Amino acid sequence: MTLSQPSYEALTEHTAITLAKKLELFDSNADLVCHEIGDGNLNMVFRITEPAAQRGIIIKQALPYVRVIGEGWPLTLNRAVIESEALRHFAKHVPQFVPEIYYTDAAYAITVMEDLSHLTIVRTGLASGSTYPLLSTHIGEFLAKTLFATSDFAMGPQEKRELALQFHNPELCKITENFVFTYPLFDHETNDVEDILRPTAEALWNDQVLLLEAAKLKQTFMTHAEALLHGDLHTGSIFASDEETKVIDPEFAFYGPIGFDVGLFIANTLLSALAREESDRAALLFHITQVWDVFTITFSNLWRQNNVDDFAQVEGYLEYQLQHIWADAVGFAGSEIIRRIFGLAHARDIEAITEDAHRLAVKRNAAALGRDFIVNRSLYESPSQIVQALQQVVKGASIVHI
Ligand SMILES: Nc1ncnc2c1ncn2[C@@H]1O[C@H](COP(=O)(O)OP(=O)(O)O)[C@@H](O)[C@H]1O
Ligand SMILES: CSC[C@H]1O[C@H](OP(=O)(O)O)[C@H](O)[C@@H]1O
Repeated sequence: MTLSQPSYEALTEHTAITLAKKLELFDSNADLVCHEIGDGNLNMVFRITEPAAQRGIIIKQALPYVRVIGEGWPLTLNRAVIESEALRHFAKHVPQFVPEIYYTDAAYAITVMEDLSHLTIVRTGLASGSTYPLLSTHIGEFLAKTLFATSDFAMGPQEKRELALQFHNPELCKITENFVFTYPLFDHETNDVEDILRPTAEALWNDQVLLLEAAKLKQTFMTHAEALLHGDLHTGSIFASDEETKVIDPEFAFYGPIGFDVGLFIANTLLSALAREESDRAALLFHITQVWDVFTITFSNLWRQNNVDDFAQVEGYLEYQLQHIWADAVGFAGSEIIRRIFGLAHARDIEAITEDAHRLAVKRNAAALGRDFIVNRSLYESPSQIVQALQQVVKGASIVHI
């Protein structure tokens, strides 16, 4: 491959090594090994290691189409630039929670970054029994710091609008608008519904109360440019160990509603909790309450110290903002749960449940929670009520809001 002429070429394991040497990330005579390790829906990820030196790097490359679908579904290469820029932006506020970026090439849609292979993708780790005790403390801090810093409250509206222009991301937003907010709520050809669960899905598709509230959430996603979001903060976008947490894959970054990032983390943690036996759930239910507690404490401190809005000190304004972020987060969590059960991209930890009766029960319970989060989001005053709803549903009871 050549990097001198700016025309796109998909990397192979061989040309990825050539690139790594050309960028002088390794000695020219180093013995390197490369494997394509991408397991996401969209991109290629090459891990290049120098076994003798026990070090490695990651080269992520966007394809000009959606990887899981193929060339029939073209997709902008600019997502690689968005991802690199978002990671660099997050690093200004929370360098401890993102991989270091070594190199970006817009024409080749390439991001070269720190190899995080000493950590585990959280969805995978949670499915095999890990609990990551610091996960929600770290993610709560990541969310509060990145979202506050890019909001009107920290930047003022002028500067914020300029940053929002840099993260204009219509093609990736369209994927979310379709595959999270729309198709799973209708009998769409891209959905993936187990035959035996069709009546459950059909009940949702015919539920006018649900559809109205789902429409309002989609509209909020499309129009509320509150802060620079990660945009796809599910547990497959987080690496962790018991001590460390790193957020990857912000190619869906754009200016949107703060509650979306919060809601996606809660939804995917809740799905992992549902997939576990009851006796192993407590550590994950803790993450649902802790992420919001850490978010509110950190966001409130930043508000008090760094808010440039003339109305910042008006009594009740911070509480109003937190209340609406929370209600949005609950609703978005509901949308994410329903799409991970009936949409195109399922939760791998739930799909991995081999016993049919157990997997179907988890999916039915998730669907009931997802519906209630969307329809009754204003009745959930705190994360403990999410935990209560989960406990009611797994016991086979109706969700009661006291
Ligand atoms: N910095 C990294 N270090 C080690 N592995 C990585 C890194 N980034 C991605 N990966 C691996 O590649 C996989 C896909 O990466 P991801 O960014 O989620 O791709 P996609 O955008 O296609 O979803 C991850 O699940 C992980 O296994
Ligand atoms: C047709 S794309 C579906 C889905 O894939 C993305 O996830 P990831 O990049 O982590 O593989 C995103 O969640 C999209 O909604």
